[in-house]
Amino acid sequence: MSAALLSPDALEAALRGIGAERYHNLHPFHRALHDGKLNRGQVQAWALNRYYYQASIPAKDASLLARLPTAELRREWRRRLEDHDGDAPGTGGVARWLRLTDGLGLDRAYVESLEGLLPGTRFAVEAYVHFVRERSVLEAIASSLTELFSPTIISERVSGMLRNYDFINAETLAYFTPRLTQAPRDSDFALAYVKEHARTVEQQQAVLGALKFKCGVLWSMLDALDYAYVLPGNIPPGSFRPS
Ligand SMILES: O=C(O)c1cc(C(=O)O)c2c(n1)C(=O)C(=O)c1cc(C(=O)O)[nH]c1-2
Repeated sequence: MSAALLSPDALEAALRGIGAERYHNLHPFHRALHDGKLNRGQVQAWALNRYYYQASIPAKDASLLARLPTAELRREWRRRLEDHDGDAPGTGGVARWLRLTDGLGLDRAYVESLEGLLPGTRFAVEAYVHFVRERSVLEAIASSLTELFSPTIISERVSGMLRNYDFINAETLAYFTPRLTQAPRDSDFALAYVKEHARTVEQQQAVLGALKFKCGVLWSMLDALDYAYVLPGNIPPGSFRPS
């Protein structure tokens, strides 16, 4: 069946429907993380692997920034780089993520070296960076729209982890506090852009496909963690081993 042209609001509803069905808040590893079902080593593995996602976000945003056609768009997108990289050493989201891995007792140089990453994490994150580099600007912007759904998962994560783990405190989870205002600001802009610029059936299908792809990136990162750190005996050679 061929797809119909959607009104901007119907396109938004279809995008939100993809999130409701596919966002990583529905993944069993995410549920286990929040519900206090993981041990410290498993939470360390999550933070160490997720570091690569955080550290790659500004690189993907820089490659998109370079392709944006107007100063207005570039100014908007530039803020994302500032949010993640900060404006001085030790500031910004990536530095705050390292405070989380510090708080969990991981060696900073080891985390930053990426040596302990799961292969599945590496492939998923690199697929996202390549997607943004290679696809149209419209698809690249649409692929950031998972952030529409992140404030809910972040609130659940922070309250669940604080309640359930004695090795976690508000200081170690400080990464997430600014995201609660940054993510809605960023995703409101991206959503308005997509609603305005996806005008043909092909463009609308490409936008929906980009969001499905991105949900798959986040889902497969959790699949990799679940397989390696929940089922016994499955940690790949060379990947992080909790002590
Ligand atoms: O905690 C989360 O579950 C979560 C999800 C996402 C997301 O949905 O992509 C991002 C973040 N956090 C995040 O912290 C972040 O900086 C971020 C940037 C982006 C993006 O695609 O540009 N997604 C996300």
